[in-house]
Amino acid sequence: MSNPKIKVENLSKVFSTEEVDTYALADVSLNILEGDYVSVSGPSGCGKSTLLSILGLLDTPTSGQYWLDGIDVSKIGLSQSAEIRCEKIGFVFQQFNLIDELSVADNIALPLRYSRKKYSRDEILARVHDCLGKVGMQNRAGHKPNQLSGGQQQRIAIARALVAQPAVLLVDEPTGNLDSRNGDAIMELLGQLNAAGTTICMVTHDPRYANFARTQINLLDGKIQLPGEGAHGAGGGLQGVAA
Ligand SMILES: Nc1ncnc2c1ncn2[C@@H]1O[C@H](COP(=O)(O)OP(=O)(O)OP(=O)(O)O)[C@@H](O)[C@H]1O
Repeated sequence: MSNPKIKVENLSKVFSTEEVDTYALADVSLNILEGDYVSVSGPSGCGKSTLLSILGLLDTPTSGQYWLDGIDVSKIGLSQSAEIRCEKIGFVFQQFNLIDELSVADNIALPLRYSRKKYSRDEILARVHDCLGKVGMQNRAGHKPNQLSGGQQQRIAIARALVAQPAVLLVDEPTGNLDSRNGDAIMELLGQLNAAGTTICMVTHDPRYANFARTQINLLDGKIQLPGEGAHGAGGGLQGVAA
């Protein structure tokens, strides 16, 4: 582990209405180093999805700074952020979001076909094959997603997230649609991918799965809880009445 793949400083996100400002994130600073595996946990509403959306360039912070793979992405425009997102971020969601009309191989190839970089047919085939191998699904390339189990579909979604060789894999409740046996298998797979060098940041509400990560972050009321801090130690009261 060496370079920060993700570095955020004093990140805040405020959702404002006429009546109230909600601090979904308040002064969050963190580094995710190359090769790290970070879990983000905490109670419902603590800011986990907001943090992952900002890290994934799907949303922008209200204030603070964010460097993704060394690039200052705090103040970039929408089109540049879409480009950087495609190149640097692999997403895995609770829903597998596969396209039923396409084969497994074509689903995995999608990020390469939509990339601004031009990939040759041979390179796409090689990368798809490599990613199928990484998730143990080499013998399913020609299947359609609806011919696969939920656990297998999540493996394909992970392969698709890896195919553009992103700087970071952002994973949101990857076991949410799976029974515990398949959920455990997906967690094993993420552990193997990390051992092979993939940098992972995963949101999970399940403490058992948070334990798979090397670094565990707990959020409470939009703030990172330091080790030993109790429910009252992280400075609650984050809902302020707008002026
Ligand atoms: N678009 C929005 N407008 C207003 N408030 C929002 C919006 N999105 C999130 N919030 C608020 O920000 C806070 C953090 O929400 P977030 O969805 O990040 O929490 P979470 O930890 O992911 O919750 P869960 O585990 O239930 O998914 C919550 O208080 C939520 O109500």
